[in-house]
Amino acid sequence: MSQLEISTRLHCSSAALRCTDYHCFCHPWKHHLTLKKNPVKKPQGIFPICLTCVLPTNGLQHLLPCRKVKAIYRCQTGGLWIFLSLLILLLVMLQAAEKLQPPKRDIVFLKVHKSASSTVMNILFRFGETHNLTFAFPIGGGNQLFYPRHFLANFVQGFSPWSPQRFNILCHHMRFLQPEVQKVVSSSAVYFSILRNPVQLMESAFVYYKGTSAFSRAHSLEEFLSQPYHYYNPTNSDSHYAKNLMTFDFGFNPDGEVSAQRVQLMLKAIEASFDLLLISEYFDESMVLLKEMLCWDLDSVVSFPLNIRDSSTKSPLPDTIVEKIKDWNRLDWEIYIYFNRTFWERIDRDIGRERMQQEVKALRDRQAELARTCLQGTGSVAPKDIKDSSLRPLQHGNAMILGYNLRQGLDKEMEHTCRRLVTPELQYSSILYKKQFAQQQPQTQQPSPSQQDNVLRHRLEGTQN
Ligand SMILES: Nc1ncnc2c1ncn2[C@@H]1O[C@H](COP(=O)(O)OS(=O)(=O)O)[C@@H](OP(=O)(O)O)[C@H]1O
Repeated sequence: MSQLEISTRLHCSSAALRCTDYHCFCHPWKHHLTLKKNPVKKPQGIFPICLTCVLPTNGLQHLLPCRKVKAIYRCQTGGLWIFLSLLILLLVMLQAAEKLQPPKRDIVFLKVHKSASSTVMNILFRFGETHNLTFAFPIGGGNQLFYPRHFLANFVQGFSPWSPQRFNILCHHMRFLQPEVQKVVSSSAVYFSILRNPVQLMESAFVYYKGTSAFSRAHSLEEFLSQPYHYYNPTNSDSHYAKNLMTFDFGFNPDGEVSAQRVQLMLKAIEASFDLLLISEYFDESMVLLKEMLCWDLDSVVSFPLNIRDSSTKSPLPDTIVEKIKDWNRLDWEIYIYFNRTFWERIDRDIGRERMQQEVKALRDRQAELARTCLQGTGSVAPKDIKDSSLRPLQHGNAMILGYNLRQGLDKEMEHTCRRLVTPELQYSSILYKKQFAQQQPQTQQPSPSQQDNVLRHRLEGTQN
């Protein structure tokens, strides 16, 4: 029996229907071949099996009426063929099973300051609200988990060492300390954070935290960097805003010595604790990676940029200043360049640049569509122009933080969706806090200093101090 490759040689008697309209499925255990009309989408997965199927060239294929949707022919038999078919079938099933994983709901997000973290937090707030998840709120419903202290489980409202209750999402500002974080979330929680180029991060922090001890006396960032130790005193309780802010938020000592060994230890410790590090310069790519890791859909990671500054409070940085900022924030710089590299490696490994481009485009298209539906005007506006006071973001330091106006006349459901997209962090957190603790009186007591002391002994030796 001579052989014929089904995909290329099958001849049709009717010119109106092309043979490529069909694909075949070879039943390995029945040793026959089934022809099926292709769906509109090009079949994938199963199709390669067909290429290895063969037809007898006894003239039958010439007689195949194209209108016939199903035709059965003999396949070439053989153990190898059966084995390969089963293997491919198994792989296809595994692939499908992976795609069917439920969305992840237990999440720790380290909200690193000045790194687009409020925009990410808004995404988590919306997902949590939609899916009725619980948040690890600071006691009393504040905005930060007793930052800048290292995180303690008993900073969280409702936490008790004797109760099995765990919270789905932990995402308020904190100084990371993993052994304590682990007490308030499920052991299967996904950990992620976001980083920003330390140069832009410091420029942003200088304006936003202008009132802090290190920055208040310097007229400009240039002036501060010309003699930083004139302004910066590491013993001041607010000094962390001025040096290696990311390093500090990850729980390490921002004034630590910068040796190769120390940097390695720090990077490895971060890598061991976090499943994913996003990069705010590539925010959309970050959201695609995030949705893949969390098994969320595209709509769950759409956002409008929040906590953004008006350009009048941004200053361009000459090259000399850029170099000084990198030097001054050497630990942050090491974190950033390392995880920027692993970020792209991960994209290449898990998604590929081509698919990433398609996903980013889909995300941007969806965001543009939502902006047209939800927003009045073309985008963000100055705080004085925000008509609804509940949508006005907190103003801080010398920064002018922009917000949004909603379009009028939206139907109820759309109004809710749009409103949540532009609700600033403090207002949204307060809404969710009230919902979660609707039945209870808010607690206001602070954790005792002795409880904190105990935990500080857990710091990672050699890397955090
Ligand atoms: N989507 C997106 N992409 C890129 N950058 C973004 C995005 N959303 C917010 N931002 C910028 O992030 C800065 C605010 O960061 P945070 O929200 O982390 O600040 S805060 O620590 O919570 O106050 C702030 O930076 P500056 O404007 O330079 O201050 C925002 O403009």
